[in-house]
Amino acid sequence: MDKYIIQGLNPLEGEIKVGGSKNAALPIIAASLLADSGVVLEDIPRLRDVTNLCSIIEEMGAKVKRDRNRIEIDPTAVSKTEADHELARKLRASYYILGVMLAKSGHARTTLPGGCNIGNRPIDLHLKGFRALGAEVNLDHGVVDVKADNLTGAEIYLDYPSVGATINIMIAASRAEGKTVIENAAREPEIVDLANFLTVMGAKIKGVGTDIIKIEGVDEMHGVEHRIIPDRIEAGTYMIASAITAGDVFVRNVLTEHVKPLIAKMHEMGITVEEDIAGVRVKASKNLKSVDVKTLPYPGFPTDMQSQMMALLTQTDETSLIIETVWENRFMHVDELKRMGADIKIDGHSALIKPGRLSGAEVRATDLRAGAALILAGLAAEGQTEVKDIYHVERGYENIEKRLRGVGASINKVSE
Ligand SMILES: CC(=O)N[C@H]1[C@@H](OP(=O)(O)OP(=O)(O)OC[C@H]2O[C@@H](n3ccc(=O)[nH]c3=O)[C@H](O)[C@@H]2O)O[C@H](CO)[C@@H](O)[C@@H]1O
Ligand SMILES: C=C(OP(=O)(O)O)C(=O)O
Repeated sequence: MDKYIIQGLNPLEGEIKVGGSKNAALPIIAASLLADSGVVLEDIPRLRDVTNLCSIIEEMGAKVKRDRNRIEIDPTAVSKTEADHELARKLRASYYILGVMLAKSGHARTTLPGGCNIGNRPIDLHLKGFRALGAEVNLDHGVVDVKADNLTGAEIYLDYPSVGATINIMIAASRAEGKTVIENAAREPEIVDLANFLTVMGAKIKGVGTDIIKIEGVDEMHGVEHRIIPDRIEAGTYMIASAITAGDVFVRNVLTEHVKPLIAKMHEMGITVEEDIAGVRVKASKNLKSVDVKTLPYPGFPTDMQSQMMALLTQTDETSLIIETVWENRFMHVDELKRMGADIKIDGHSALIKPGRLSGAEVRATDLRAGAALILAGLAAEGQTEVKDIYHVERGYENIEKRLRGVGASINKVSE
């Protein structure tokens, strides 16, 4: 088992380049199966989730060629409509196979997906969408089976703007007969990137980025080349790495529009954030003001930045409050941060963070962003921090230790 060893208190300086977005790359890789010829994807991050999804589609018959951050997918020989259950359990995004294969072949089957253990993660809204499009849906002993002779456009209202449900329904509807309207749709940038990709392939989609998406089904989709958008959560994590060490780091390859909620909070905290066409420069002193944060669907403050923000809020002048509204079990990093000396109290969906010095300790990444928060805390702690169970971190960050070392952090990956 690998772990990270971090020696804290080095102010970070220099430049870090952010890679392509995990949560945009995954649905786009899955949706490539809809093309009638080859697809080329650039800026695909080299992550465990990507490797597992590629293995799933290869096992279904796709030919996949990976060369660094480029992937070529030839979906013409895809014959299976079922995703390998062992692999599908390793990531959340395996459930996009449902929408894709339902649209392509009228049948799809997979086990309930994996992903971070951050709360109850039902897929009822995905299934409601498939049913509305005319599919027969069976969920039995954790295995989902969806089938339809024909998919027909429908009006679908989502009770919550779910990212995954919006994506799955948008993909299925892109090949349905007639028009589909998704109301209360999620507005995340990753959904916009997927819609742009599908549109170049031949889909007819309007309204992405708003809460009403309209899709006119088409019969054919062709192979295209597409570059994945930069990862806004990876960018935010490195922005916090600079701030938490009172550093001065230029984070390159950031669409600043996508990190506005974090930039706004950083301004409130007294951190200097200079926005540039190529990225953001984050420069901080040791005197940070406390702030309150509430996670919300985009364009609100992202839940995927909550744990990293909590690490930063341990280093302010007064008590801060975080309210987590998206996932009911996303405070698992709190006990680990406490091992490092943090003073945090949880009350239901709220966490009260009192400022104080952090000191190095042995901690465990309980999920992907929890792991990122512990690395950040380690950078600000006195002494040595060991972060274990880093396979969670590797689901979402490509070479995080190398990137942080490049700006002066003392962090090494070692095998236990
Ligand atoms: C692979 C990927 O892109 N993962 C992201 C995606 O997860 P994911 O797509 O799973 O998250 P959703 O937006 O679907 O979930 C948000 C909320 O909706 C609820 N819900 C969801 C679906 C459903 O059918 N029924 C239901 O009740 C969930 O329990 C949760 O409370 O968006 C989350 C919210 O920004 C992020 O934290 C994840 O990093
Ligand atoms: C929760 C996350 O991922 P997943 O939905 O893949 O578990 C995340 O990226 O923070």
